[in-house]
Amino acid sequence: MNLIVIGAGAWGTALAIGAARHTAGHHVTLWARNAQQVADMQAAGSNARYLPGMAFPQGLQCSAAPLAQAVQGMDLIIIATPMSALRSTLQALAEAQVSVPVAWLCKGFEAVPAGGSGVGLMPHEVCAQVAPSLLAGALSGPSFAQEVAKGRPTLLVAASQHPTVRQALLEAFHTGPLRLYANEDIVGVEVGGAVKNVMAIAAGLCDGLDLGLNARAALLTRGLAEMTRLGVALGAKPETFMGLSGLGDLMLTATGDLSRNRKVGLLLAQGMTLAQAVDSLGHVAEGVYSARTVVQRAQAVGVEMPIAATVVELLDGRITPQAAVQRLMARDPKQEGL
Ligand SMILES: NC(=O)C1=CN([C@@H]2O[C@H](COP(=O)(O)OP(=O)(O)OC[C@H]3O[C@@H](n4cnc5c(N)ncnc54)[C@H](O)[C@@H]3O)[C@@H](O)[C@H]2O)C=CC1
Ligand SMILES: O=C(CO)COP(=O)(O)O
Repeated sequence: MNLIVIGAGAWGTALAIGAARHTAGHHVTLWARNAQQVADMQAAGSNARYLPGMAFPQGLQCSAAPLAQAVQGMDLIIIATPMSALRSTLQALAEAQVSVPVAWLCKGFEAVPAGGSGVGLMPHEVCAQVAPSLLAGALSGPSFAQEVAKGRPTLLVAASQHPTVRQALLEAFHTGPLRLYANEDIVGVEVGGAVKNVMAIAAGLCDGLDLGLNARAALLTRGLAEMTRLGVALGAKPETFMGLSGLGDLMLTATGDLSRNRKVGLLLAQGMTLAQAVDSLGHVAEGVYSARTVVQRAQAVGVEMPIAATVVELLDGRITPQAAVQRLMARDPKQEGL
C-alpha cells in the first residue's frame, strides 16, 4: 500500500512513523508544505520541530512536492493538518481529482470568529461542501502523538459511511501496537473529538485551580453528558460516546498532561492570557478554536451545554475562572441524566 500523510506536525509525523515501522510492504510518505522543514527532517531523520527525539524508521519518505503531484499513485491519503487547513486541503485534493480513500485526523469544528456570523461545520460537512465526491472519513480516538511514536499500545476508530474507507484505514494502521475499530457513525466520532478538547480546557482549569479530584470527575461526567446531548441532536448514535472517540478520548485528553488543550486550561488558571497560553504551546490546541462553534451548533439545535458555554466566556475573557466555577455550582438542581 502507498500512503501519504499531509501535514508534518506532531500527530501526522507520529502516525507516519507508526505505519512505516510496523507494516512491511507499505510505502509511507510524510508531506509538508514547507520545503525547508522537509530538508531538515531528511537531514536529521526525525521531525525536531514537532516531534523531537523520535527517529524515523527506515523507508519513511518525506516530500514537499506540489500536492497534486505528491498524491499521484497513492492508495490512501491522510490529512493531518489542523482543522483550520482542512477546507483548503480537501479543495486541493478535489482539484487533483483524487479517487482513493481520504481520512482526516483533525479533531474540531470549523472556527467561527469572535463576533462573526455563519455556522461552523463538522469535518465531514466541510468535505460535503468542497469535495462531495471524495471517499472520505475520520481517524480518531485517544492517541497522544508521542506515545504512538514510541510504539505504545493505542486503539483508534476508523469512521466513515464508506466501507472502502474503513477498510483502507484498517489495512494501513491495524498493526503492531495500533488496533483499529470501525464505526459508521461519523457524526458521533467527530462530535466526540471536538467536544472532548473543550472539556479538556475546562479540566485543566479545574486542576489548575486545585478544585480537587471530586470536581474533576464531576466535570468530566457532566461534560460527557453535554457531548452526548449535542451529538444525538446532530444525528449521532448515543453509544458512540461510550466508545474510544467519546469517553476514551475525553478521559485521555482531560487528565493526561501531554494534552495541549488541558495545558491551555492549566495556564489560564495560572493567570496567563489566552494569547500567552496559546503562544507558549508551539502546537495547535483545537478546543480554543472549536469551542464557540460547538456552543453555537448546540444553541441551533436547542441543546444546553453549560460547561462548554462557560469555556467560551473564559476564552473570550468575559468571566474569571473563579466566577465560572461559582456559576456552574449555582445552577438549579435537576434530574440526573442526559
Ligand atoms: N498531537 C496529538 O497527539 C493529536 C492531534 N490530533 C489532531 O490532529 C490535528 C493536528 O495536530 P498536531 O499534528 O498535533 O498539530 P501540530 O501543531 O503539532 O502541527 C500542525 C501541523 O500542520 C501543519 N499545517 C498547518 N496548515 C497546513 C496546511 N495548509 N497544509 C499542510 N500542513 C499544514 C503545520 O505546519 C504543522 O506542521 C489537530 O486537529 C489535532 O487535534 C489528533 C490526535 C492526536
Ligand atoms: O487528541 C488528542 C489525543 O487523543 C490530543 O489532544 P491535545 O490536542 O489536547 O494534545
